[in-house]
Amino acid sequence: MVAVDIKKGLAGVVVDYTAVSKVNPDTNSLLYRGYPVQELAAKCSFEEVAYLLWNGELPTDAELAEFTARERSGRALDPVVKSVVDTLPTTAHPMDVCRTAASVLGARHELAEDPTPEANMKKAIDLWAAMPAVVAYDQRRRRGQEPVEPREDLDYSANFLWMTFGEEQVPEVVEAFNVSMILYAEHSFNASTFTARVVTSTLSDLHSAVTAAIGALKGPLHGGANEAVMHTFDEIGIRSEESLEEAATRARAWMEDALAQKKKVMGFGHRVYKHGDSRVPTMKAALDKMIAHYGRPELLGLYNGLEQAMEEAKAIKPNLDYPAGPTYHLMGFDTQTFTPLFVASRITGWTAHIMEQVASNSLIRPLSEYNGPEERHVP
Ligand SMILES: CC(=O)SCCNC(=O)CCNC(=O)[C@H](O)C(C)(C)COP(=O)(O)OP(=O)(O)OC[C@H]1O[C@@H](n2cnc3c(N)ncnc32)[C@H](O)[C@@H]1OP(=O)(O)O
Ligand SMILES: O=C([O-])CC(=O)C(=O)O
Repeated sequence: MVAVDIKKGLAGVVVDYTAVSKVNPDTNSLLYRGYPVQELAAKCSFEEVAYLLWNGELPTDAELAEFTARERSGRALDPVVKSVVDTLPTTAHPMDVCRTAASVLGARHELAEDPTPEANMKKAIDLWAAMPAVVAYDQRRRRGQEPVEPREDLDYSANFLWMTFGEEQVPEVVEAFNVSMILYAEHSFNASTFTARVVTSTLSDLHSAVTAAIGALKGPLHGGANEAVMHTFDEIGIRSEESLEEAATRARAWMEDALAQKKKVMGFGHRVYKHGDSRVPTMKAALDKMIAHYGRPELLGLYNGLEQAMEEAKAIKPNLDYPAGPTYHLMGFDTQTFTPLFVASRITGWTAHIMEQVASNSLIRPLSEYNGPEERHVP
């Protein structure tokens, strides 16, 4: 038998071009359409970044005004989505609710089967505008709270927090949330984006591709890691009376024990970055601000303790989900809502890739090497 070079997990395989983003693990950088993500996070709104990902250029003032008006007019919770979500048990994972909502929104969209660039752009903007209401409503219904209507006088991030908590948040919190949305928006051919491109490559529709991508994002090796990070913190135990140093000591011991048992600790490691995730310093700075704002140094202790023990034992660095998880926790999101927040952001990147795939399509269909039984016959 001729040995076949199997590319398990497609690791290291370049399958296509993309102009949406560039992940460079050597320089530890990430560019969206050429712009460093750190600059975008410091200077732009999430709306501007969404526009950039879809159109290739940052908007002019007039373009931004028109674009934000479109987003604001699409924020209301779709009544059919609401009634479908209401039939789902509150034991269903919020990611299942997101996936179902994306599917329902697709089935109800007047351009569902229209693959033209104009229709796909409209569907992308509509889905992006609609998802915060779904995420916010789902968290509220689990808490037995009434839904909160969107506010057109607030930007995307402020309105998302408003619909979730029914209270306006202070600018520092809105800013940290905006940063997280920008950092989560896009990351080249990650598993969920690749899933979206595979579905698109069969000439299926945009909502089908996003629905499949949500399924791929749910797993803890991908987007589900931000939720899993919080489970780790909970397992170690969050003790508000504890000092930073005490919390760090307990976290270190927990990590040493986990690694001795050969456990994978979510929030660490990355398929592409091997010297640290380009987005972590920016997200960590946002987390530091939230820790100071909410006065919760013990969370920094847990964060530092786990990171240091992992560095010493295996030199594996945190990925974006590591600082994002505790940031969302401090803001008041339920742990199971963390990955839906990632969905709300990544709709921008997924749909930018879907449109790129449509524009230059080739059916994605790799080969496999058969290693089952030799040919045999039914007696
Ligand atoms: C936004 C995002 O999606 S970022 C990714 C979020 N995912 C996570 O945080 C899940 C935890 N991390 C992981 O499982 C991995 O690092 C992945 C899946 C992200 C990338 O993995 P791969 O590139 O396939 O590397 P692989 O899983 O083979 O790991 C290589 C080695 O590092 C170890 N390793 C990698 N990540 C971790 C981790 N988080 N905890 C413990 N060990 C780890 C592996 O056990 C393996 O060790 P070995 O060679 O002794 O067997
Ligand atoms: O690129 C990846 O494999 C995962 C990731 O960080 C992301 O999707 O943001």
